[in-house]
Amino acid sequence: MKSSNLIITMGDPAGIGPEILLKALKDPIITQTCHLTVIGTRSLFEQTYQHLRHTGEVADPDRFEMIDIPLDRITQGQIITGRGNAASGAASFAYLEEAINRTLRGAFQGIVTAPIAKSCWKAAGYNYPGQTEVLGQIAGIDKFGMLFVGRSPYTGWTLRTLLATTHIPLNEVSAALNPQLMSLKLDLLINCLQQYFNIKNPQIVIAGLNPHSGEQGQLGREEKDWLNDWLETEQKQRYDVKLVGLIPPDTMWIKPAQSWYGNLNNSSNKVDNSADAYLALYHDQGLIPVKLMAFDQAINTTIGLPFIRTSPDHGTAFDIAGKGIARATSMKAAIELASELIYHKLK
Ligand SMILES: NC(=O)C1=CN([C@@H]2O[C@H](COP(=O)(O)OP(=O)(O)OC[C@H]3O[C@@H](n4cnc5c(N)ncnc54)[C@H](O)[C@@H]3O)[C@@H](O)[C@H]2O)C=CC1
Ligand SMILES: NCC(=O)COP(=O)(O)O
Repeated sequence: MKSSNLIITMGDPAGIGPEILLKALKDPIITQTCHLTVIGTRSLFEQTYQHLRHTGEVADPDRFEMIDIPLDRITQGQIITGRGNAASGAASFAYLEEAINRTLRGAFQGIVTAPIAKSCWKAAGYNYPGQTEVLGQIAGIDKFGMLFVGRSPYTGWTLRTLLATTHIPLNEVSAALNPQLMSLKLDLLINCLQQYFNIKNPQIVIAGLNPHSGEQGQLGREEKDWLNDWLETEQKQRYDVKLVGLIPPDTMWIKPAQSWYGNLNNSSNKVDNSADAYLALYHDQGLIPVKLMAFDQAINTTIGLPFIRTSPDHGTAFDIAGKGIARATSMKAAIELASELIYHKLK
């Protein structure tokens, strides 16, 4: 039985979005388990299909349901595989906007987004740091979070990393962090773990900001000035959750890496010492380890929205677009996770 009803956006048509989507839709495991509708420009999907059909790895666009967003002749002529620009940015924005509006009207339970390029959106006049913020804005939600989820192919362990701040310059991170923001992100994470992952008493590890978590203020003051107090207060108030931290950011990822790869010295290959989730304070603190361990397998999911949203963890990969070598693993995982989260939401 098809348990979930999802809409999938094409992403930036100059990137690998069309290719990974056609590859995912070729996989019967994906198409048999959920009801999928694609939103994008049919003629561009057909171009990708004709270009790659000899590989036998892509689905025929005539075989799946599609909401066609046609482009005028001039715009379509400006879309060049491998070169994102204002035209491809405008197209990818239109697909996302329409997908969100239809989902809010109740036509779908969740959205899976193929990658877009923020710079192409900007060139097209849409100045957003990412799809996450557009989803939040159109849905009318200001409390949302960017969570990355990856299941280890070696041990089956699941890595979950929430970012406290997302797409902001590094030199704005310290000013953006404060106790209110940290509590908001922690709330979102705990609710998500309890409601969607069925983890009633989660253990969550929280990173420090500075080298060695500030080394008593010698290498940075945020921990000493307020982060340690914030954590202590949170732990006192939350009886059902175990908070661990502030862990120095460089050592925080040792245990998750062991759980991801397995303990090479242990014949059972199983390591049980890792937490249910990790709260990283800024984009690269969380995503360098996620991508080192789980690149093009992990999933980016927006938590706090009134519907489910997932996306691959990678970007538009303009450098390989059109070459037929893009892997659809993260796109498939994004579709599977969206279905799982919908199942848990309905329970
Ligand atoms: N969810 C989204 O919409 C995301 C969008 N982006 C956007 O993507 C654009 C390009 O970003 P980059 O930093 O270059 O990251 P990227 O993830 O697009 O590419 C990084 C490297 O990984 C390779 N790669 C990526 N996905 C792959 C796949 N499925 N199979 C095989 N190889 C793959 C690329 O060829 C490249 O060498 C940026 O404009 C960024 O804003 C980046 C991350 C997520
Ligand atoms: N680095 C993660 C990323 O770029 C995802 O952004 P979004 O478009 O999903 O907001």
